Amino acid sequence: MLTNKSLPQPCSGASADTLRRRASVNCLAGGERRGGGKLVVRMVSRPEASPAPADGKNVLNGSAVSGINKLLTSTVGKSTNILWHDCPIGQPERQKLLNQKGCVVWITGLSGSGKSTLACALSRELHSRGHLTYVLDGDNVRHGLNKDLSFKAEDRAENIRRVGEVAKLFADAGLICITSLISPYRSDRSACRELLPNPSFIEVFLNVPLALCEARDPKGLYKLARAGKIKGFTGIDDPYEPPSDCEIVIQCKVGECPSPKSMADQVVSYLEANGFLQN
Ligand SMILES: Nc1ncnc2c1ncn2[C@@H]1O[C@H](COP(=O)(O)OS(=O)(=O)O)[C@@H](OP(=O)(O)O)[C@H]1O
Ligand SMILES: Nc1ncnc2c1ncn2[C@@H]1O[C@H](COP(=O)(O)OP(=O)(O)O)[C@@H](O)[C@H]1O
Repeated sequence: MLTNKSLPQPCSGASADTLRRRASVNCLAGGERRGGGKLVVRMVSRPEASPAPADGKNVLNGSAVSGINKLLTSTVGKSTNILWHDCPIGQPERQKLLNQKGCVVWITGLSGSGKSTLACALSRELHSRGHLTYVLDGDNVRHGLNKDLSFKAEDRAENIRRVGEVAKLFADAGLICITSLISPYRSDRSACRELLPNPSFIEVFLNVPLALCEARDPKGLYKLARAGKIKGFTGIDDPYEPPSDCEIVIQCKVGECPSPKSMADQVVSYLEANGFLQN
């Protein structure tokens, strides 16, 4: 939901309204920007911009410049001179249409822990209740958007960063976006959490012992990893860092695993209790 908190924060005296109309920037303080971007105030002639005040000057940031509009452009990563453009139909309007609140349900766990199973069961359950969802599955995303990435740590980080950004867009679209990735590193998951306003990032840990995942081994990958035929396999010779403070833990033990439907129900109850299934 677009709240005052999630609105671009004025950073050098410009009113929130001016920023909303002309340029949205994510200023934290004193020109510092989220994502390490740099804010640049660029002066450009822009006759089509909002009409000048009665005195014929355009005013922004408390200064007056005759015949010139000041636009706030940014440098974000390698993108220079970029300007955020807002549309009149935003997240609140889309959420109203869908009667739900956009959010990201981030499922993490070992390979074979049941992430895809839960993602699909949850999507089915929410769909049957009239809610719009979209599943971003690690395996699937690696077939397209992320096919250039391997399983070394920096590529996993990039995999998760991209999925986090896409999930953020789906949440902004008003959807309940369900992600299903191993996402083994705490820092990568928390970077994705930071992309969304609190409490719209809901981390679900499928806490399934390695022994059970390995016994399931539906793709035969653990067997290959144990035989040394796959290097850097999570849980075998690559780390998995369990969440220390997530919203939902689904506990599975050998012989005591909740059914896919009851795992999904646990998440649905959370979404319901926290107001995501209405607007
Ligand atoms: N080295 C290694 N380690 C872990 N997993 C591997 C590896 N190589 C291939 N696979 C298969 O890729 C699936 C995991 O992809 P993810 O994008 O979810 O991984 S990650 O979040 O980037 O760590 C994972 O799918 P799931 O079993 O659904 O988790 C595996 O099928
Ligand atoms: N709650 C569950 N109870 C029993 N079996 C499950 C459960 N969840 C998943 N499975 C089974 O475990 C295997 C791995 O599930 P999957 O969803 O593919 O895991 P992941 O996406 O984490 O690799 C599949 O064979 C699936 O049918």
